Amino acid sequence: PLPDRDRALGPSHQQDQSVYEERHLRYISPLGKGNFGSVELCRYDPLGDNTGELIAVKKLQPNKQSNLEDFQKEINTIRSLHCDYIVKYRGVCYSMGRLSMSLVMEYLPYGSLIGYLEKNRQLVNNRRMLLFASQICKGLEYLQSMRYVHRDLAARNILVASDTLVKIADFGLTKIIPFDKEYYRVTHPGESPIFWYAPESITESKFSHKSDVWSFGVVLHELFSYCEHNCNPKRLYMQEIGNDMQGLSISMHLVDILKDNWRLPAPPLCPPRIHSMMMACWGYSAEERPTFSTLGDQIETSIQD
Ligand SMILES: N#CCCn1cc(-c2nc(Nc3ccc(C4CCNCC4)cc3)nc3c2CCN3)cn1
Repeated sequence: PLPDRDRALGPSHQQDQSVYEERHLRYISPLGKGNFGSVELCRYDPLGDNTGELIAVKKLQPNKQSNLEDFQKEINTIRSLHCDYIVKYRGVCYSMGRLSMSLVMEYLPYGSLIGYLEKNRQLVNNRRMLLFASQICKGLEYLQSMRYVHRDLAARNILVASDTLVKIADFGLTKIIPFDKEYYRVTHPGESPIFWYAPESITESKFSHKSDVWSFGVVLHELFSYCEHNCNPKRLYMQEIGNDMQGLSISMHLVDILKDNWRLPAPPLCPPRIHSMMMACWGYSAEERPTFSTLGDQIETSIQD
């Protein structure tokens, strides 16, 4: 536990806090579910006078098959990331006795992009959408520079810090590309978000920066669909695949229609340039897809116009 002199530190030191004592954590409300755990809003209130900071605390789901090792990898990943467009690590909280630990992160008051767009649809015009897209793209460019592949890019994992700032979150599935390879092969696909996956991720469990580019294209589709429920990717794909699930699994049907060059339809009122960017991200073979820096430039150009 922190020595007494550290307890009354000013706000600046609080930011550098890296070990949070469970006894000063005040649970407030649930925020959501991520990979391997649930996230709660807490106030860290060592002075006990409700002046402490609000934080987002991700607890390891003890009953889930996920283990402490995966959680520790997620913590190490987010701790190593320093980027304005990636949710910030604050520290860890060890729960004595229960041998478990929690990940403490900055609290983003507006929640996930899905809820935000549904609630603030009239507030968000194309320019604002393009600003969010360019921020996500910059966050992904940074991740790529650190040789990380996110593997779970989706609007549900993009959080809104303010009306003009979004951040990438949930690094539970993130992997580091080995230095001598271009991709990461997953052994345990687990519960895969296949409707955000590139074809090679579905058929060969191969993940690379280019598979993150494919998923970024699906996030663009969600953005410009305002995350409307009746045009979410899973619903649109399932409509196309049809409900005749004869034999072949859903993922094989999905890969078949992608091979036949079927793609998610342009969202209503989506600017043609953005639709062509999505289509580029959805090149069947990985090398056809653009890089995040090319996408970033194209988005910047669209914002200037
Ligand atoms: N990503 C991912 C999947 C896991 N996950 C992460 C968070 C998370 N949420 C927030 N903030 C947050 C969340 C929801 C609301 C409301 C929305 C309306 N309804 C009531 C709740 C408000 C603010 N801040 C965070 C995090 C992680 C780091 N900082 C939530 N789920």
